[in-house]
Order: sequence, then structure tokens, then C-alpha cells
Amino acid sequence: MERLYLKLAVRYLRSCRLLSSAAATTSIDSVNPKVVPPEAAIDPKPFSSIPGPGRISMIGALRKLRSNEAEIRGYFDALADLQKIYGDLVKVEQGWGRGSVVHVFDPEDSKTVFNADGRQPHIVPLQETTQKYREMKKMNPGLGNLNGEEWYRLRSAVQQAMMRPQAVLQYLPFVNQVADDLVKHIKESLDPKEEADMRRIAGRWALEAAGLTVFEKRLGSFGENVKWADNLVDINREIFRLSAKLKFVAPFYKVVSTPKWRKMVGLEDAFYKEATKLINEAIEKLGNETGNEEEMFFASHLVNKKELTKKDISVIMLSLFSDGLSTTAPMLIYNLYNLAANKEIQQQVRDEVNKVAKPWEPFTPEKLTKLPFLKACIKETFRLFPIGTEISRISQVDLVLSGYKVPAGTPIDINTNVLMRSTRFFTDPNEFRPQRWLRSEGKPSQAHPFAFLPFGFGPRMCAGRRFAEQDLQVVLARLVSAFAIQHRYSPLTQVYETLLLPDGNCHFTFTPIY
Ligand code: HEM
Repeated sequence: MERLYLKLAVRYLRSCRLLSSAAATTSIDSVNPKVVPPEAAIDPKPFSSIPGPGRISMIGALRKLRSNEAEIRGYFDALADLQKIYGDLVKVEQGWGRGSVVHVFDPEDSKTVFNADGRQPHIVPLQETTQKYREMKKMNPGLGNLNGEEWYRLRSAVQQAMMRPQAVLQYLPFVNQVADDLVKHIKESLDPKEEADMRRIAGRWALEAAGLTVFEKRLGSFGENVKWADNLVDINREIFRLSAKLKFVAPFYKVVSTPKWRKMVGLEDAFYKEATKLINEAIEKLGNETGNEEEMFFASHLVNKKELTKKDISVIMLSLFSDGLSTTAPMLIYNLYNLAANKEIQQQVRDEVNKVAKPWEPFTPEKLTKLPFLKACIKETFRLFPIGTEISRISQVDLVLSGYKVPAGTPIDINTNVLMRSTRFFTDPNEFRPQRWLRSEGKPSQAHPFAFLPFGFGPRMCAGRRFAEQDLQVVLARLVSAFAIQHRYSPLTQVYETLLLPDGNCHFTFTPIY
């Protein structure tokens, strides 16, 4: 049976788009073609003439992308190749009557797309499979998959809760605690070679951090609930991995229940069972808070918002929980790797941190403002190891990009991850050079503000950005002051599993300093 699917998949791939996100969900009918930005007034070249791979060469490129079965490796290189071959604007046919996706590689074009975003930017959902699962179970698609008024209503609630001045800083004492527990946990987990498996441990840390932000609860991921935590992290990773595989084969699973789809349903069921327990418990516990709204934690603030129903709150919590779980763990690994691979820089960060806080002193908001070099390292890691593949948009108006007309409703992939490693915008782009982000070095090498957007841009920018940044700053500060960190294996690379996740040995050597 699996073979049959594969055969059909090959046929499908002949007409399928190569490198884009899931199919657009917004039909041309639902957009407003009357609003046309001024650039459209000039005489643009037609959409049909945008350069892009013909179907034959697409198959060749797909072969390059596919290792066994539909597993996709080298996604990043293939995207960079698209730009090298076809230029800054590339059109890829999606096939199956789904139109085309346009890949943007010029930051001026990215700016045009974002400027036309309006109040409610439309996107293509990151995971087509999750969207289909939630549809099947009659669930809300979630913050990162919704478009239009429903997205706007839920996102506004998150925004209001987060924009209060104290919203993120309130968590700092707990973030400190989690970081201290992580240091302890690493010490306890070291093997005779003083190594710890950070793929495992970063997953536990991310779960613990997400539990605090979203449920105001310690989940016990480093201790009494470690098995439960590992299982949940594994399920989540497998969902992302399988979702990536299903993205590059014919979507038969949408009409018949294929073995892979059944596996996906099992994984999603297992994930939601646990997440739902946590969500219900949090709503019950936090729903009775009566204090001053301004002083409430982010999650309590959300839960007590009168205009939100229990279903709304559940959707928001689920989106924040699953997104938080999948993103901060790989970013911690990439940061550790860059520090391990650059000993002098690691020492510079350690010196900066030690001047600000003793190893047993918690970080305060003021202390965090005194860590510019650490922050530059984190920023540089976002540049060298972007976790997202692209920022997607479906413009609601006609656009002119690189002199070509792009009609409203066309899915657009903004590939800043390619620009972030381009000599056009960064000197020595393949080198880890955090100094480039420091003002004292003169003009930063970032030539264009739209060439570096790790958290996206505008009203749809990452909802968890400030939490993620705070978590990473505190935990890295703690780790460099507690350990000398080494990575003794081949350089880490990235593999496409819906997100760009660490590929290689993630064991790090931690030599205790105090
Ligand atoms: C270090 C890690 C992270 C990176 C690099 C990252 C990056 C991104 C990017 C690029 C987007 C799309 C933005 C756009 O379309 O303009 C996004 C959306 C989102 N992120 Fe993050 N993210 C991270 C961590 C988190 C965390 C910790 C949470 C939750 C606490 C989170 C929650 C979300 C949500 C809910 C959305 C969808 C927002 C919407 O569509 O309204 N992210 N993120």
C-alpha cells in the first residue's frame, strides 16, 4: 500500500510546487482587489513571466532534496539554489490546481509585502497536517493558523496581556529558578566524559519554560516527571518530523487515511490529551484570580479576560504552549554550539556575566540590561541558525515585486533565512561574529532592516518573542558562568523538520567552574 502511495506521490510531484509552505487557504474571492498600493500604478511585468523552475528541473531539484522516501534534507541549500539560478523573485508552481507560490529574496520586496500587510496579515499555516487534524476534530485551527477577524480577536487579547510593562519581567524570578534547576540537572546528568545530551535536556528545559509562561506551573521536567516530559517532547518532535515528510508528498492523506496519516493522528491525539489536561487545570486554577489586573501574570490576565470564552483561552494556550515547546530548545542548542565552537567569545560572555551577577545571584531586569555582548551572541545565533524556514504571507492586495505583478491572494514566502547568510548584507556571513551587532563597532553589517527578521514582522510577529528572549538570556548567562562548554563532535548543521532543527551530535561537555 505504501508503495502505491509512493508511486502516486511521484506523479504528484511532477506538478507539485517545490519549496513552499502549505497550500493557501484563502481564496482570491475573499480578498479585496480594490485596494491597490501606488507601486501597482507603474507598468509591471506580468505574473506569468516571473522566473522559476520548469516542471522537469523541479523533479531534478526534488531528487536532490529527497533522501530516503520523502524525508527532506538540504532545504536551506535548495532555497539558496533557487535564488542563485532564478534571481530575487522566483515563482514555483504548486500543481493540483493550487496556483503558485512566490519566493522573495530581495529585502526591498519583503518591505513591500509587509507594508501591504494591513491590520490583519494573512498567512499560510506552518503545518498543513495540524490544520487538517484540528479541522477533523472540530477544533479551532490555532493562533498561528488562523486568518481574518478570528485571528485578530484572539491575537489582540494576547497582545493586550503581553504589552503591559511588567508582563514578561514578572516571570523573571521563575525564569531564574528554572535556569538554576537546569544547571543542577546538567551536573547530575553528566556522564564519565563530563558530557550531557542536550537534545534531551534542552527539550526538558523548554517544556519547563513553556509550562511557566502558559500555565504558571512548574511541570517537574527535570525531576519527578522526567519520563512524562521526555515522552511529550518526543511526540512533539515526531509531529514536526512527520509533518515535514507529508508536506513533500501528494496530499492523499487528505482524502484517504494513509498509514502515515494514521500515525500522525495517534501522535496528535497523544499530544492534545496531555496539553488539554494542563490547559483545563490552568483555567480552573487561574480563573479565580481577583487581584489587580495590571499585576496579574500574563496567563492569569488572559484567563480572566471577560471577552474570551473558555474555548478561546484554550486555543491561545495551546498555540503558545506548542510553539514555545518547539522553538526555544533548538535555539538553546545552537547558542551553546556557537559558544562552544568559539572559546574566546565564550570567555568574553562569561566575563560580562560575572561582572553583573555572582553565580548564585538571580538576574534582575536591571542586570539583564547590562549584558549587551551575550545579547549580541544570541542575535548572531539567530542569524546563523534561523529556526523558521520562511515568513509566509498571502497579500490581500495586488503587489509589484521586483518589477513583476503579483496578484492578491498569491502565497508569498519571504526567505530572510537565505539573506541572513548572504555576503550582500553581512561581511563574512558564515562566521560567528557577535561584535557585528554591537554599536561600538561602528555601523553594524546589517545593511537592510528587512534582511534579518528571526521573529517575523508587523502585527503577526512572533507572539512569544519577549518570553523566548528572556528565557534564552537568563539560561545562557547561568550556563556560561557555571560551566566551560565544549562540543567535541562534527559541526552541527540543520535539518528541515517543519522547523530547521539541529542535525548532528548534541552532546556537550560541561566542566563545572564553581
Ligand atoms: C526562539 C524562538 C522563536 C522564534 C525564532 C520564533 C519565530 C517566530 C516567527 C518567525 C513567527 C512568524 C511571524 C510572522 O509571520 O511575522 C512566529 C509566530 C508565532 N510564535 Fe514564535 N518564535 C519563537 C518562540 C516562540 C515562543 C516561546 C512562543 C510562545 C510562548 C511563540 C509563539 C508564537 C505564536 C503563537 C506565533 C503565531 C503568531 C500569529 O500568527 O499571530 N514563539 N514565531
